Amino acid sequence: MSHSIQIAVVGSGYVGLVAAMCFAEMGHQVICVDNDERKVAALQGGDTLIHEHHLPELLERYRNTRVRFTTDLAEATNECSAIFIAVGTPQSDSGDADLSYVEAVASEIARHITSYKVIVEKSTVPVYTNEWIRRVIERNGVNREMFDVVSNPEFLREGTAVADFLHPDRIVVGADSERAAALLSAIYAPLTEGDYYKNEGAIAGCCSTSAPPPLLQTSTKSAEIIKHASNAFLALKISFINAVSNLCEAADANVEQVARGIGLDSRIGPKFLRPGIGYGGSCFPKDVAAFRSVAEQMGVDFSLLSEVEKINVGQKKRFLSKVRSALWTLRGKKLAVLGLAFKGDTDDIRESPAIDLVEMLLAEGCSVVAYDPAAMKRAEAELPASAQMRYASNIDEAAADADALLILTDWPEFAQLDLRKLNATLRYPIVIDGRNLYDPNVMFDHGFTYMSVGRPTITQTHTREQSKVPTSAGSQK
Ligand SMILES: NC(=O)C1=CN([C@@H]2O[C@H](COP(=O)(O)OP(=O)(O)OC[C@H]3O[C@@H](n4cnc5c(N)ncnc54)[C@H](O)[C@@H]3O)[C@@H](O)[C@H]2O)C=CC1
Ligand SMILES: O=C(O)[C@H]1O[C@H](OP(=O)(O)OP(=O)(O)OC[C@H]2O[C@@H](n3ccc(=O)[nH]c3=O)[C@H](O)[C@@H]2O)[C@H](O)[C@@H](O)[C@@H]1O
Repeated sequence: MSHSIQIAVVGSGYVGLVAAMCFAEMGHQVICVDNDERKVAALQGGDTLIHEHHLPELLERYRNTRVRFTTDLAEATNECSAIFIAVGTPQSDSGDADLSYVEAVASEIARHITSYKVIVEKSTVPVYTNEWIRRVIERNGVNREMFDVVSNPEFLREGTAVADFLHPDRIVVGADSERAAALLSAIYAPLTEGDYYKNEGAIAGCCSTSAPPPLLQTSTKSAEIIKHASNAFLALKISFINAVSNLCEAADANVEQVARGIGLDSRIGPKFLRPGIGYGGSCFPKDVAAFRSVAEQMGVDFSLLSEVEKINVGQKKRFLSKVRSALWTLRGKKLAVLGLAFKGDTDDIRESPAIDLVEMLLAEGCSVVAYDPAAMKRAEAELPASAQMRYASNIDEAAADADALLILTDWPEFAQLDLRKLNATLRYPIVIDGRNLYDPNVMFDHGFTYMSVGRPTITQTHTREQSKVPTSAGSQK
C-alpha cells in the first residue's frame, strides 16, 4: 500500500513541472522550486506557462493543496526527504552537456542538509555525473551518511508528458544504496503496484494498456547511460528511416510502404520510423552530441553517432532543395509555412528544424508567412516579425496568395486542411510537405503539385487555371 511522501522538485520546466504535478496526482506532497521568480509567480497564479495536455487541470487541482511553488531551496531541502534535480543540461560549445546548473543546485542543497536526504538526479546527464554530485555535496562539508545520490532518468515526450509520466514503459532507478532505492520504490509505488490505474479519475495513457510499469534498479552509472543510449537509439532510428527515404526517392519507391514492411518485424517495431525534415527539440540533438562526446573522452569509437547527426542536418538541406526544385529561384518568393514547433502538440521551438528551415529560406531571399497553433509567441522572440517574416493568425491568412505552402510540423490540424479552399487560396497550387501528412494521390486529385519525403512527387503538368480543383475530387487521407 503506497503512502504520501514529501518531495522537492528543483527546476519547474517541462520535466520538473510535469514531475511535480504527477507526483501530486500519485498522492505525494510536493514543493516545486525554481530560481526564476517570474516563473514561480506565474505558477502560483495558476499559469502553466507551457502547452501540455492535462497540466492546467492538475495545476488547478493541486496548487495550494498538494503542490507549493517557491524560490526557496533551503525550505524545500529542510522539509523533504527526496529532492529531485530537474534543471536544464544544455549543450555547450564543445558539444558536452553543460552541467553548471546541476552543480549549482547540488552545492546549494548541500548547504541546507541537516538530516538524511536522497538527492535524485532527473535531468539528462552524462555518466559519472552522480559521482560528481556526491563529491560536490561532500566538499560542502556534508557527511557521507547524511545523503545518497540516485539517478532516475525521465523518458517523457513533450506534448504527451503527463500521460507518459503516469504510464511509463519503465521506471529506471540507478541507486548504489538500498536505503535510497527503497525510498524511490515507495515514491513510484502508486504506479508500480497499479493502485493509481484503479482510480476512476486516473489520467489515461497514450497507447499503453495501463499494466503497472516495471521498476528497473541499476547502478547509477548504468542508469545514466540508459538515458543517453535511449535517446541516441531513437535518433538513430529516425536518421535511418530518413536515409532510407532518400533512397526511396532515388528509386521511385514509397518509404511508407518500406517503413511498414520493416516495422512489422517485432524485433524492429513500427515506432520512430516516420521520415521528415530531421529530428529536433531540446533533447535529441544535445543528447546525441553529449553521448558522442562522452564516448570520445573515454576513448570509445562511436562515430556511428556522427553519421546520425550528419544525416539529420542533410535532411533539412534536402527539403530546401525540394523547395528550390518546385519554385526554381527563391529570391522574392512568398512562402506559407505551417508549423514552427519542433513537432506537433507542443509550443517548444528549441532546436526546431522548422525554425532552421525558415531561417534558411529567409537567407535565400524568400518572404515567409508562418502559422503555428501554439509556438508563434516563442518563435517571434527568435525570429522577429518584419516585412520578410510575418506571422498569420490562421492557416488561410498564411496561405493567401503564397507561391507555395510548406508543412514543417506535424500538428493534427495540418492534416485536415480544406484542400479545395487551399487550392483556391494559394497563388500556385504547390504543397511541399516535410511531414508526409497527405496521400499524394489525393493531392493530385485536388490539383496540387505535391512533394513529400520518400514518396513519388506528383507534378501537375497543366496551368494554374487547369489545376483548379475538379468537382469530383477524392476524399482526403
Ligand atoms: N523536455 C523534455 O521533454 C525532457 C527533458 N529531459 C531533461 O530534463 C532536464 C530539464 O529539461 P527541461 O525541463 O526541458 O528544461 P527547462 O529549461 O524547461 O526547465 C529547467 C528549469 O530549471 C530552472 N533552474 C535552472 N537553474 C536553477 C536553479 N539553480 N535553481 C532552481 N531552478 C533552476 C530554470 O529556471 C527552468 O525553469 C534536461 O536535462 C533535459 O535534457 C528529460 C526528458 C524529457
Ligand atoms: O529526453 C527527452 O527530452 C525526450 O526526448 C524525446 O521526446 P521529445 O523530444 O519530446 O519528442 P519526440 O516525440 O521524441 O520527437 C523528437 C523529434 O524527432 C522527430 N521524429 C520523431 C519520430 C519519428 O518517427 N520521426 C521524427 O522525425 C520529431 O518530429 C521531433 O522533431 C524522447 O522521445 C523522450 O523519450 C525523451 O524523454
